Formats: sequence, structure tokens, C-alpha cells
Amino acid sequence: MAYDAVVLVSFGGPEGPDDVLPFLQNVTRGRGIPPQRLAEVAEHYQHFGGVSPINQQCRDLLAAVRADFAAHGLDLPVYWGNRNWHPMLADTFAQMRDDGVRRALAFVTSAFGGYSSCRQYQEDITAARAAVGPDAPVIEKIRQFWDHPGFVEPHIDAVRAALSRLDPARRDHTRLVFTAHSVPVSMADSAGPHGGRYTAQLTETARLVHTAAAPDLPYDLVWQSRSGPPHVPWLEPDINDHLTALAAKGVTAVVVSPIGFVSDHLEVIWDLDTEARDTATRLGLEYVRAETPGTDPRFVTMVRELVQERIDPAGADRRRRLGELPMWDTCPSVCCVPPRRPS
Ligand SMILES: CC1=C(CCC(=O)O)c2cc3nc(cc4[nH]c(cc5[nH]c(cc1n2)c(C)c5CCC(=O)O)c(CCC(=O)O)c4C)C(CCC(=O)O)=C3C
Ligand SMILES: [Fe+2]
Repeated sequence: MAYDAVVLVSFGGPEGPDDVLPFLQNVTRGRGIPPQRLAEVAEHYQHFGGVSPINQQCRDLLAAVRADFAAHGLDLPVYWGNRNWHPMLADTFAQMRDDGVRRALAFVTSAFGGYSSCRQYQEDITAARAAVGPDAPVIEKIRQFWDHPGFVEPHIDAVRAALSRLDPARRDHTRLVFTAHSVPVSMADSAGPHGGRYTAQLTETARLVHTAAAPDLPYDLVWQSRSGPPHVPWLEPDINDHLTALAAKGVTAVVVSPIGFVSDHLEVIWDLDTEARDTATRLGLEYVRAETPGTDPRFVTMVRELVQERIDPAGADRRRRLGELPMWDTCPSVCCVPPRRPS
């Protein structure tokens, strides 16, 4: 299969105060998020002047990937489009069509399976192609990469670096806490062709990072950034409740590693660096947050490897990965079918 471009596909984020509300409307359209939660989240963005760091992080990744492709003789143009904010996917696909692109691979900035992290991106790609029309480029999403060394190793080093900033005298009372975005339990149950995939993959990533970074420490996988109406069950425990429980058990220091994300975007710098840190401070816990991959060269290399393994017919046999869960290039149609939403 010949490809003539790669497109980086991400979530998108506002880049000024006036962007915040229309961005949030794009994210939550038809998703039953209470207005009060939206107002709260708008405030988180306004706290940073209405600017989410995520778009700049995508620009940085784009530049790094282009440089890496060039350095390795991979002669493919790299585009960028978002699902919720400019540059919007449809505008990017129209540009690609104008440039003569016929078939492209999409690298999505989410490592995991599940509706929000995989299927929804594919649905938005399909909708954006339909908006562009019949001559829109064909777009194929690259596989999930939760156990790729280019994703896992930067997380491992980040946990080690975070641990080195803690008081060594507290090591016996230190806990490693991995976090990912909470999702509705029904969404977690329907993740992947046989369900449960979002949680299973995160559990595997957590185990891989823990084993390499700090096998002597106890660890947990917990959830952050819950949204949605209170009567709908979401994955628990929430990081803040978990910190409270840990403090009650005599833990005095935590390293928090957001393995559910690829960059330090708003849900990291607000929900962890502000809210969870405040919780920890109130509880008297020493708190260090580990970094996400961002533009770590190993992560950038991973993007190229994922492209190369799809281009090269023998590439499937050379997939680099550390875990053991089943993996596939193309999601079956029954994957991550969205649960019916209670209204
Ligand atoms: C699994 C998952 C990821 C990880 C995979 C991935 O990376 O894609 C993720 C990432 C992100 N989520 C983000 C922002 C938001 N997510 C929201 C709402 C929701 N997220 C959900 C899930 C996820 N979200 C869900 C089930 C909802 C409920 C509404 C719905 O069913 O869709 C809302 C609405 C307000 C609120 O209620 O929080 C916002 C503003 C940003 C951008 C941050 C920035 O601007 O820097 C990023 C990277
Ligand atoms: Fe989200």
C-alpha cells in the first residue's frame, strides 16, 4: 500500500480567551456534559489566559517528526489537524487534497484503545473526509502504541527523575501513582473488540513503567479529569480521593505519572499540577509529577517506526513492543462502539 503523506491528528485546544467557549462546545456537543462542569473547565482554561498548551506541543512534535523523517530519508510530508480546534481536520484534509495527497497515514496523539482515545478520532476523520468531498485523501489510522518502547521508556525515565527529586529518607513511605483520563464505566467496558481494552492497556503500561522504574515501590493506577453528570458511573478512584486514602495509610510522598497522556496539556497542568498538588499539600504529602513524553527523541523515533512498519510489507514482523496484549493495525468495526448515553 503506497502512502504519500502522514498526518498528526490531535485533540486541539484554545489559543486565546475567545476560543475557550467555542472549543468547549465542539468537545461536548451532544455528550451530555452539565453546564456547571463546562463553566468550571472554562475557568481552568481562562486561568492560563485561555491558552491550552496542547497546540504548541503539537507544533513542536510536528517539527521534530519532520526533522526526524528528513534525517532518516523518509520522504513524506507531515500535516497536522485537530478534532476540536484549529487547525481543524477538514481544513487540513482539504489542503492535503490540494497538494495532491491521495492516501495518508494518521498518527493520533493517544496511545490507547477506547471510544474517546481511538474510535472517536476515526469517526472525526471520517466526518472531516466527508466534509471535504469525494476527492478527500484516504486516511488510515496508525495502531495504538501503549506498549511501544518509544512511549514507555520516556515515562520510565520521567518516573526515575521524579523519584530522584524526593527526599530519599521517605522512600519507604513513597507511592507511585499512575493516572489516566477517567471515562464512563460503560465506555471502558466497550473498549476494544472484546471490551475492557482501555483499562487493560493502561494496566499493562503501568506495570511496564513500574517494573523498570521502581519495582520496590507499591503502585496504583487511578483516574483523573472526570466529567459527565454525577449519576453516570465513571472509572474510580479519582486521584484526589486516592491521595486522601494513601495519606490515611501512612504514605508521605507520591510520584504521579500521567501515563494516559503523551504531552503536558491542560488536563496535566491543571488537574494534576494544580488540583491534585493542592490536595497533596493539604494532606501533608510530598508530591512530584513525572513528565509525559512530549518531544522526547524516542517518542519522535516511535512515530517514524510506526509509519515505517505500515509502509514496509515485512514491517508487521518488526513491530517494537514491550507488552503482551493483542494488537492490530486496523480496528474491527465492532471496536469501542459507543455506549448509549443516558440523557
Ligand atoms: C480518554 C480521554 C482522553 C485521552 C485520550 C486523548 O488524548 O484523546 C482525553 C484527552 C483530552 N481531553 C481534553 C479536554 C477535554 N475533555 C473533555 C471531556 C471528556 N474527555 C473524555 C475522555 C478523554 N479525554 C471524556 C469521556 C469526556 C466527556 C465528554 C465526552 O464523552 O467526550 C472536555 C470537556 C469538559 C470536561 O468535562 O472536562 C475537555 C475540555 C484534552 C485537551 C487538553 C488541553 O486543552 O490541553 C485532551 C488531550
Ligand atoms: Fe478529555
